[in-house]
Amino acid sequence: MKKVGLIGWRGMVGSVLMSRMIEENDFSKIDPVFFTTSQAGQEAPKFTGKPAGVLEDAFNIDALKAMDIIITCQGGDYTKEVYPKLMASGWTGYWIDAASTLRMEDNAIIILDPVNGHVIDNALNKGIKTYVGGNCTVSLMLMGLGGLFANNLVEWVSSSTYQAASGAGARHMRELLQQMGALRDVVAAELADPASAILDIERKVTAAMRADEFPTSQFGAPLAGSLIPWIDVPLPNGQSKEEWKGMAETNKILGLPTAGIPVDGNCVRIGALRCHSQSFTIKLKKDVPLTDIHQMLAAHNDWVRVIENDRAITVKELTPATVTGTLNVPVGRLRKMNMGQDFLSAFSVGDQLLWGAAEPLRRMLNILLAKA
Ligand SMILES: NC(=O)C1=CN([C@@H]2O[C@H](COP(=O)(O)OP(=O)(O)OC[C@H]3O[C@@H](n4cnc5c(N)ncnc54)[C@H](OP(=O)(O)O)[C@@H]3O)[C@@H](O)[C@H]2O)C=CC1
Ligand SMILES: N[C@@H](CC(=O)OP(=O)(O)O)C(=O)O
Repeated sequence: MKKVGLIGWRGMVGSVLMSRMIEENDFSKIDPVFFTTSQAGQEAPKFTGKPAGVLEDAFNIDALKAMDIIITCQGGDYTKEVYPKLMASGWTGYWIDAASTLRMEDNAIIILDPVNGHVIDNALNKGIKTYVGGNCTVSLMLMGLGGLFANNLVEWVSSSTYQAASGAGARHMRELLQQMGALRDVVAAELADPASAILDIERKVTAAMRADEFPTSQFGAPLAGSLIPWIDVPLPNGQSKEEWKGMAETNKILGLPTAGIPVDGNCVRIGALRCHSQSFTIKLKKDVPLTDIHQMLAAHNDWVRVIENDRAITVKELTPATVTGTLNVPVGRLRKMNMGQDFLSAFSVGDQLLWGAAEPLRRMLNILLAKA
């Protein structure tokens, strides 16, 4: 059995990965070794039901070198520090990573096998050993719209994202909920009184949101009852880095040149917990009937769900409330736009901790195990 080193397993992304690996019985196929950056020597988790020894030091290059495969969800700083040292030590195992650090390196492949299984296969045949999960909005866009890309129908895509707090990390999710609670608490008495005036309630809520004591240490701004139209650091061209990833990663995942298919838009943080939603304007290369588009989208992979452009079905099926915790990627609001028959509107929702982070990693592990 392959020795698989697991780093970052108790973090938010790592916990989702562990629960998916348990659900899919992945632990029965590997000899797991659990690493930590802070708790070396403590008892390892018993995900397999059996004792797994003690936690190894995640900075110990000799211990890491003993692994056939390493999966890390520990974050970019860890990757930056450890990956070069491990490579310099002559390690020849496979490195599977959730962090963005290595994504655009020439010797790294961005993994999303339902979309780019052929790119992964080619890379494995060439002996490439570094496999990195994609940005969550990019992976979820490609899972949803994969049928259009696979049929070479996309001239360009403009997207507006509605990204959940989880994308920023566990502490941000807590802050969002604290903000929600604080806004509710400040008008609890008025809400209990059906005769109270709604604009008085709104004024108190807005004042609370703007007050110095409102909890904003993580987001730097109110998110509950508001939104934040900026994610990640600014770039010189006016994009945020999250917006830049849209085009750079999409084309790399698809195995196209960097300038292959233009993708651009605004990335916005909203008060959802762990589902990213996206609204797309897609310029098609030609006018394709909507029924054909439905078929292409639905046939692309086992997780995409085409949602009829019907109000009742849409508000039931195409929401973070429905999709959270599932691997489904519903795509709806499909219609041709006023700009012309080759302009398609679409809206998708997906759990950013599953297809957006953990799932491509465990699937890559299984691809490697099947190949061995
Ligand atoms: N959040 C997201 O949506 C996405 C994140 N990623 C990548 O994954 C990385 C990890 O993200 P995320 O899982 O959100 O990070 P977390 O902060 O949840 O976990 C990272 C590490 O923090 C340490 N830690 C310290 N205290 C605790 C605690 N009380 N509970 C759990 N862990 C603790 C753990 O390391 P140790 O056991 O060694 O102490 C853990 O592995 C990111 O930096 C990013 O590179 C990728 C895609 C999406
Ligand atoms: N930046 C994403 C989450 C993320 O971790 O992205 P990346 O894996 O590209 O760093 C968000 O905030 O929603």
